[in-house]
Amino acid sequence: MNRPYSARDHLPVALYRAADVRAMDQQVMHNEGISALQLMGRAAEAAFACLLQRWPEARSLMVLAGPGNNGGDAWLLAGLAQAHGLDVQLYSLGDPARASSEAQAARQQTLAAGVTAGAFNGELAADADVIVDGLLGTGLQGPAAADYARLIEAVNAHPAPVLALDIPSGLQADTGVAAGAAVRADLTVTFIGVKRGLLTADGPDLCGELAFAALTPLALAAPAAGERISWHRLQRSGQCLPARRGNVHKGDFGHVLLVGGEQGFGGAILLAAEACARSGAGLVSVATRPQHITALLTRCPTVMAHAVNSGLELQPLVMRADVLALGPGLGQGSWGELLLQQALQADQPLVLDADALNLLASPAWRCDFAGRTVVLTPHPGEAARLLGSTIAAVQADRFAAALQLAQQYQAVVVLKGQGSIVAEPDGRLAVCSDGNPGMSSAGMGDVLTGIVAALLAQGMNAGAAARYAVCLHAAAADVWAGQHGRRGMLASDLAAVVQELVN
Ligand SMILES: NC(=O)C1=CN([C@@H]2O[C@H](COP(=O)(O)OP(=O)(O)OC[C@H]3O[C@@H](n4cnc5c(N)ncnc54)[C@H](O)[C@@H]3O)[C@@H](O)[C@H]2O)[C@H](O)CC1
Ligand SMILES: [K+]
Repeated sequence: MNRPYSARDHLPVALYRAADVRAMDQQVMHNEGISALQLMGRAAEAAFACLLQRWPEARSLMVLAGPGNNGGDAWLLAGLAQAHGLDVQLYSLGDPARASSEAQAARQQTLAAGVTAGAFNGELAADADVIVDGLLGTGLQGPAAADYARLIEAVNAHPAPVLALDIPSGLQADTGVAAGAAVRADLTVTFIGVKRGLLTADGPDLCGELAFAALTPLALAAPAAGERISWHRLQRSGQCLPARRGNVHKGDFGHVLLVGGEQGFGGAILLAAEACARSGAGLVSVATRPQHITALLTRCPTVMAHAVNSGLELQPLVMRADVLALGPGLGQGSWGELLLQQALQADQPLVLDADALNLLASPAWRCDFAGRTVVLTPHPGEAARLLGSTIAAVQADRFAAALQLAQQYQAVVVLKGQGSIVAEPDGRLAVCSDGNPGMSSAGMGDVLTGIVAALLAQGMNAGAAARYAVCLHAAAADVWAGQHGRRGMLASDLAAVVQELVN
């Protein structure tokens, strides 16, 4: 089953930092012998075309122009719209005298074309079919200043839909964080290169639909700061599970041992076991507390369930497994510690999640996994504990946090959350553009753990297994949300969809 495109599958794969896009701006101007004003004109034309395509009935625009080149784009778009017969109201903010020469030229050119500009006095005119946000782009430094924040709040309170030029104003391009007020756009048209922050943290919510305009036919050589991954892209690029041949044996698809399910947390290990089996692992064993065995076997009869009470009892099970996965409902008590200790002493590929990560975070467990195939799957809270930091610091730069963890533990790290990030010790970064807020419900992480383990058991390396699992998990959630809605989506809904997608 090939799930149809997700909303961002039309976007390029390469993701950039704002500074690299600015360098590419210069490269385009040099390669094509054009001025910044001309390049801004291309941006304005591209954005205006997207506006007319998305809102063909639009007759009146409210254009907000900041003092920089983002504002320059807005001024030129205002001129285009007026020439196209639309009514245009333009509010400019910031000191034009401090604007770049090209932004000033854009402003002069548009004023000369008869567009009138007003200053924002706290109220926005009520009648506008679309608002164009050209206040702040890649030049944003820190939270939007107070006068910008007031205007941004007024935009967000206005009934008209919003088209953001390049970046929703107030959103930090490299991290996807809105440190202060930020425009909530319905459509964002980003230019030259996709800024990586648009796909993670606050980016997806604030961008709305995301369109990309290259503004140049030339290939641009700039160091990418990450790659966009998605289920559809993995399928198209052949990074998927090999088709199942006839003469195979269940042992060919690996034996996973899942460990967890402390007293009262049986559901977590059950979710992981079902997802693992549904993702194609050949054999799934579960080591858990005795009281969960019945429920486990009822839900997943093919799973081999073992009651274990000590690391010693776990050892023979570890010996028989190809891949170990610990964490779902493991608890942080002595039972969990003994089992984690046993797993750390082994050398099979290993997935650590939830309480296994919380235990690993304490100084007594300090270790790294150099030379071993290991995938850690923290949410921001677990990542903060592992880094000895705070959730706010992790979320302030998710890329840096994921990369720091990957290098600290010499393991592949999946930093979960909106726009999950897969980081590898060699610096490779990927951001998943699938998924939806319905995934922020209990047990979703347990399902991901089971999927990662199953893919390792089927022969994928840690990076490929992590990228594939993240996209498969998110795509299953998108399929479910498309059929049943996001609210009330349960982790247990996903296993069956996962199985459909992997076939
Ligand atoms: N470079 C090019 O040829 C092209 C650029 N494009 C557009 O230009 C912007 C980047 O323009 P830049 O002038 O560098 O920055 P901004 O317009 O984003 O804003 C700078 C402007 O804003 C002020 N400012 C910065 N931080 C804050 C803040 N926290 N609060 C208030 N004001 C702030 C700063 O002082 C400057 O005056 C890019 O995004 C594109 O939209 C073209 O699209 C392509 C060619
Ligand atoms: K903007």
